[in-house]
Amino acid sequence: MTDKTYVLAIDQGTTSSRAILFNHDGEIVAVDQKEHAQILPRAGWVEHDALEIWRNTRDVVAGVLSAAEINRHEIASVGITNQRESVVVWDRTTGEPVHNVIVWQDTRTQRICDRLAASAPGASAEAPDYDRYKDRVGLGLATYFAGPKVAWILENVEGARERAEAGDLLLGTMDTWVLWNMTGGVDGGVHATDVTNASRTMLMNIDTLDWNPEICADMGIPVSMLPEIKPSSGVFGYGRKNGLLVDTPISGILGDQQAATFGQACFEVGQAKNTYGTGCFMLMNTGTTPVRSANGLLTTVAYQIGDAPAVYALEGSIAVAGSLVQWLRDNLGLITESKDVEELARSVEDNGGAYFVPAFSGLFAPYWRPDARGALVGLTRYVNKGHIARAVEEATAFQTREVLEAMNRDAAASGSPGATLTELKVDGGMTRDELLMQFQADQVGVPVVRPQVAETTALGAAYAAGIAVGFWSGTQDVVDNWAEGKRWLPQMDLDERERLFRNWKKAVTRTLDWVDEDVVE
Ligand SMILES: Nc1ncnc2c1ncn2[C@@H]1O[C@H](COP(=O)(O)OP(=O)(O)O)[C@@H](O)[C@H]1O
Ligand SMILES: O=P(O)(O)OC[C@H](O)CO
Repeated sequence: MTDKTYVLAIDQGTTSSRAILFNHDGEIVAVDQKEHAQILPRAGWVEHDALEIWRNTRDVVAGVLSAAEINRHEIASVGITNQRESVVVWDRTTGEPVHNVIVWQDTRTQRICDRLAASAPGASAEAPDYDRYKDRVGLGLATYFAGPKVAWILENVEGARERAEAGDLLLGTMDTWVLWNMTGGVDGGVHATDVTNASRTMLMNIDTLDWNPEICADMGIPVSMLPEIKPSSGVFGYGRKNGLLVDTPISGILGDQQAATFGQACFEVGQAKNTYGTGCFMLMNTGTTPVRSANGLLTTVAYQIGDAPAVYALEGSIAVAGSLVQWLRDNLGLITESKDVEELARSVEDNGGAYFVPAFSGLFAPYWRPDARGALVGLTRYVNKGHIARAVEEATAFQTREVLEAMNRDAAASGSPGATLTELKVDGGMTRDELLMQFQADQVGVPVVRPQVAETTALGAAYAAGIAVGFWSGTQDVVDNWAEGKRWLPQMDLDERERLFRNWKKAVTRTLDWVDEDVVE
């Protein structure tokens, strides 16, 4: 135990950066948040300005300290959590990015993935092997992951490959970018990442937790660009001179979905959470051995505390969830705020036969179909905007059910003790939508449980950082502080539940094989 009062979490998310101050009971004391621009240069491309993200991070740290009227002396440590897979490449001597951040949703690397799949041993363009690295890294080749995004930058930004080979460039996921800047940037910034973020690059061996030089070579990525891989909970570095957090330890880093898993206290094998944010991500703790999925899920690192063995998870990643609500708001103008979707959906009894498959970036888990594109099907003259709002909400619940069923199948096959989920812990912005949560319980057929502190992502990063410096004694504190907020029980008639799900599956088939050849470059 230290004499400090708070732990600070920085949550560098897809749409905004937040700083949240927690007390010893894991309660929120103050929050500051700032959105950054979504740069969409062409269909399928999504970028962020890394310098804007760093500016916003500094601003929200200043904002939260000012809101709480405290200074760094009261902060035991800082945890960082982040949108995963999004990656930036920058010059180590100037700190200038050579290109915007390429965001996890961006699909420009499809051709690079196709090329790597076609050149796998024994494969060809006609018989590509998208799983060529799966045994080593736990992931199939997909535009989602960071490695191919770095390959794209090195292949497309003039002079980048030469500068990378000369050792002048560094790469990092957003945790690494924030950490490097917070710890001094060009003046000795720490270039490191944690095992959870590294497990999303396709470049880290999932068993040894080391970078894999052969895969780096296949993608043309010099190993000199890579950050050091460290445990999630442990000291990474200290706040830079002249910064507001000078000398404050930065002692926790977790990718945001892993942080939510930690904050939801999923420390036992078989425990799982589902986070409903921009996308939707379900992670199930599978213990200290990685479990390979036969059902379209990812094998990923859940967390590693100090020198203890890493704990793994199976993950079902859904690319579009809350962002479909935003699309309804921003692209169709059917609502003015995200929260209005619930009222609009409640204006009708049911979906009126409409199903919305939001395959905006292709379909992620459990399908992994880059050739899919979004579809709104089942339309008749009867369908109105209320039905469309319902179809938007139901899309997230149906996708979650598909992922959960895949997870149960994988867990059962692995002989894991928690083979079938008996309840689903949920969090994230979209869980404020009670209609969705009820429909979710109806679809998965088990209780859906939301904790009192819904900011589990930031909380998880705070816990990882606090445990490393003795502010909390260990994961039991996380378990003790976790408290149930609200529970939804399945109510729907079984036949109706299955009828809806069958229609959803049919709707999914209508989105496949849409893109013959993705337009890139
Ligand atoms: N009351 C609500 N009903 C439905 N969706 C909501 C509601 N509030 C927020 N959302 C959606 O949740 C997402 C924001 O959740 P959040 O957890 O902050 O996401 P992220 O961390 O991905 O930025 C947005 O996409 C938004 O559209
Ligand atoms: O920023 P979020 O909450 O949408 O999370 C993004 C995920 O980490 C992408 O894998």
